[in-house]
Amino acid sequence: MAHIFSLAAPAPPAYREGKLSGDQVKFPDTGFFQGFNKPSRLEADILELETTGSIPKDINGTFYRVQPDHQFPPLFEEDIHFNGDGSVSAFKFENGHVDFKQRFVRTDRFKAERTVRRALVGKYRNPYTDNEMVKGIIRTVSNTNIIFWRGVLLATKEDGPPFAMDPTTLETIGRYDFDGQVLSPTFTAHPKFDPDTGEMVCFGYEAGENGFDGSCDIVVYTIDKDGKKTEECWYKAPFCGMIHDCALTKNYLILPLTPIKVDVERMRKGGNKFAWDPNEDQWYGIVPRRNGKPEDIVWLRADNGFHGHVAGSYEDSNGHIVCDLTVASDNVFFFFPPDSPTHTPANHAQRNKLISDTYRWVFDPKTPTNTRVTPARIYGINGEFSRIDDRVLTKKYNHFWQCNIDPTKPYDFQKCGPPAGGLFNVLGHYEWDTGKKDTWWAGPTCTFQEPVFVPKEGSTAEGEGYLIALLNHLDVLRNDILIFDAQSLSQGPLAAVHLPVKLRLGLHGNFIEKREVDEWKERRKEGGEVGPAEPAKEALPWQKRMVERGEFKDDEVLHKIEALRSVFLTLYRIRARDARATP
Ligand SMILES: C=Cc1ccc(O)c(OC)c1
Ligand SMILES: [Fe+2]
Repeated sequence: MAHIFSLAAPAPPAYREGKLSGDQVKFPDTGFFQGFNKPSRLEADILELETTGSIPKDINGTFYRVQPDHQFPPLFEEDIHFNGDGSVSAFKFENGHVDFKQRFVRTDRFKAERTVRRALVGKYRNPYTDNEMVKGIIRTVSNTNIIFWRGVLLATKEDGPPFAMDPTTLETIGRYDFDGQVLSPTFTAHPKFDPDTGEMVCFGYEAGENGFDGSCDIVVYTIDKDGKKTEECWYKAPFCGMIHDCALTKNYLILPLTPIKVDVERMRKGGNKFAWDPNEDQWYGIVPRRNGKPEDIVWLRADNGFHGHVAGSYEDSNGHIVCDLTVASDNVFFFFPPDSPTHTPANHAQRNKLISDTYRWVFDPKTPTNTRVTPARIYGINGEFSRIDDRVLTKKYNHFWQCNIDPTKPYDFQKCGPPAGGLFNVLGHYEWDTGKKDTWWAGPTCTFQEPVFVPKEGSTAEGEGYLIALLNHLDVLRNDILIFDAQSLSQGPLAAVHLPVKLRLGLHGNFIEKREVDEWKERRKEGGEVGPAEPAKEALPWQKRMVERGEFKDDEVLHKIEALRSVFLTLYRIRARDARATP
């Protein structure tokens, strides 16, 4: 008997020659869109999540995190997870109760695509693969980090500007340019916050012209605690490679440049944004935090490796920079293989051989540029997504936490398939001073997402508090949140929060105290001390230049799509103004 869903005629393929075709709404039948990686697209509110054990009553605040989740089937069948629309989850902890909220970030791209109910933007950071209709649009999906800055959430991705959201409602306020002060085409997903000064130090790479021209320009900004930009300096990188995270000390910002490279020619041909270069060094750019000049950047280099995330960083008593981060032994981004047919871990077995240890580098900032360096210490663990007690950022610290891979533990491949997002089956707590390894294994059907550290109310001691992490149930396609005593993970979770649904594999998150959200709400109210956060009022300089050069060749199409007009409104205004100015 035919299956109940059998059609009168066989369904045509949703993708032809790798491109979306026809009118079915169907995601690709590839690893990035199957099993635990299946798109969710859920926007929801759940009051009073189910729990096991008692949630510590002194956790009062919200755990925000962001995940990529394609709103529509991608234009290209081979699309990757990192190209999915940013979807922000908020877990509000209050007096032992937990509420859930999840919303997409309404980026310009999201709004444009929603208007036409299909994907218009093409491959990851490759505008040459876009539908003509969205030429000149800000393409970012804001899917990598969600940070709290002066009363707003900023959803960030390193290929574009941040988008601001309301921390309570998760409504998108709009593109955020720090009241017109930050106009670079790109902005890091990992700004750093100085706990002593309240400053935000941030940067953009591939920041020249339009943010997709393979430029070696890096811009570094400091925004002070009152929201005023106090530093801006432009530097040059030795090549256009990825600078994903950064490390902050009292006097320096360190920029790890990973040997995964942009090639605009490859992009023009419709190829990948990045290619791994197994013959290139890993580099560290060191810049001063105050009064930096373009020539001040010092580049240090070491043997090839793939940078993960930074744990802590500080200056020691010799004025040397201690910089701790994970560095993997091979190309973590298997979806960006080398141009030449050299080795890149292609299948799961090969990828599981990849080791990502935690490295301690000690840099003398007075070293001549281009000097080769070697690590000072290697911890002897395999993991990623390191976190610290953020109150000790820029200071000598002891504790860090991360997701770990323990391949000696059993994994139920039969029930779970390949471990989506990597086999992070262990959560670890480590101490530099003692070399301690305090770990907890999640079992054969579970993996972790990035944890956050929550300081214990009333305690200022480093590392005294809780560790909160999302648990993936790869067998039953559901998530929990586990809450640990941050300094004794091995005793197991204190409590668990259960979601009735599956989240997606997210990137980063942060815990914000209720007190802080409430204080800023007061300041940001209409007529308050600071007033409501304002979205960007003008197009970015690169967009204005495109209009000036008359590069919107398919202008007519844009005019036909009513709602798309609102996305391009600013650009139209500029064009109209320019037209009036031309005699
Ligand atoms: C984990 C790193 C990373 C780097 C670049 C990205 O665009 C990204 O998107 C989610 C993630
Ligand atoms: Fe990151």
